[in-house]
Amino acid sequence: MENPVVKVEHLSHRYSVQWAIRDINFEIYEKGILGLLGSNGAGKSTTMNIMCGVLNQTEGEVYINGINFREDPIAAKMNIGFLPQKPPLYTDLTVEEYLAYCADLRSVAPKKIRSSVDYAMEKCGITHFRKRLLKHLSGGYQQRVGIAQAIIHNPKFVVLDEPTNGLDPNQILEIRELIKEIATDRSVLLSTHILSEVQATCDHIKMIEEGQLVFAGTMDEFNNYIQPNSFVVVLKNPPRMTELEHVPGVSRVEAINSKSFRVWFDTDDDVTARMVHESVSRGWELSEVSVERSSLDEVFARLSGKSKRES
Ligand SMILES: Nc1ncnc2c1ncn2[C@@H]1O[C@H](COP(=O)(O)OP(=O)(O)OP(=O)(O)O)[C@@H](O)[C@H]1O
Repeated sequence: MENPVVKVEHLSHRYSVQWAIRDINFEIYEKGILGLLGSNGAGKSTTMNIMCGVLNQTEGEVYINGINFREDPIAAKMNIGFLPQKPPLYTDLTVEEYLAYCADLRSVAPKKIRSSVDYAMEKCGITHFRKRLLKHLSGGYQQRVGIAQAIIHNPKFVVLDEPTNGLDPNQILEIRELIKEIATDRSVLLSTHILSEVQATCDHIKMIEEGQLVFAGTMDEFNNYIQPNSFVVVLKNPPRMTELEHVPGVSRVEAINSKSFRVWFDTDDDVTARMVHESVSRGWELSEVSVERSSLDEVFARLSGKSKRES
C-alpha cells in the first residue's frame, strides 16, 4: 500500500504541566477535505502546528508523505501548505509580488516561480488582481491570496486554520467553493469549531475534544451522532404538561408558549409517531411537529463522554 499523505502516531504535547493533546493517532490517504472539528481549546491548533512543523511535539511522530518530520523537516515541509488563522500577508506588496516572494520562500526553483504564481492565481481566481496591492483587496480576496500562498509549491497536503473566519456570508460561500476546488487534486485539512462549516464542505471528519481524538469517520457516520433528541409540537387543545410527560419515551417537556412545547426523548423508538397517535386519540388537536437536531455542544458532550469511558 502506498504511504499515507499524513500519518500521526501517538502524538502528545504539553506546553507546561497539562497535556494539550494526548496520544492522537490517525492517517490521511484520501484527496478531498477533512474537517478537524473541536470546541475552543480542544487542541486543534496544537495538532495542526505540529503537523505543519511550527511546533515541536513533546511525544509521538508525524510523517508527511512517508517523511518523518523530526528527521527531515525541510523535505516534509515541501509537501505541506499552511494557511494560519491570521494569513501572513505583506499588504504593501501586489498579489503577484507577494506570491513570487512566497514561492521563493518555499524553495520553488527560480525558473519555475513565474509559472507557479500564474498557476496559484488562476486556481484561486485572483489573476485579474495580480497588480493590486494586498491592502486594497477585500477580506474575501485577501483570503484567496492566503490560500494561493498555501498551494504555491503544489503541495500534496494543505492545512487551513479557520479559513472563513471573519468573512461575510457571500465570501464564506465563495471560499468554500475554492476550498472544494483545490481539494480535487490534494488533501485539505480544514480546522473549525463550526459544525455547519464541516457539513457544507468536508468529506471526512476528525474531532478532537480535551486533547483527544473522539471521532474519526465520514460525514455520514458523523451525522449519525447528530440524531434528533427533541421535537417541538404545537397543540391547539393541549393537555396538562404532566400528561405530555407521560407519553412513553418522553423524558422532559418544556412549554414554549401556551400551545407549543419542546419535547425531549431518550429512546430510539419513534416518539414523534407516538405523540401524533396520542394527540389524535385524546383530542389534543396537533397542528405541527418539527424534529430538532441536537446541537454541536451536545455532540461534543456525547463524543467526549465516549472517549473518557473508552480511555
Ligand atoms: N502557547 C501556549 N502555552 C500554554 N498553553 C497553551 C498554548 N497554546 C495553547 N495552549 C493550551 O493548550 C490547549 C489546546 O489549545 P489549542 O489552541 O490547541 O486549541 P484549539 O482547539 O485550537 O482552540 P481554538 O479553537 O480556541 O484555537 C488549551 O488548553 C490551551 O489553553
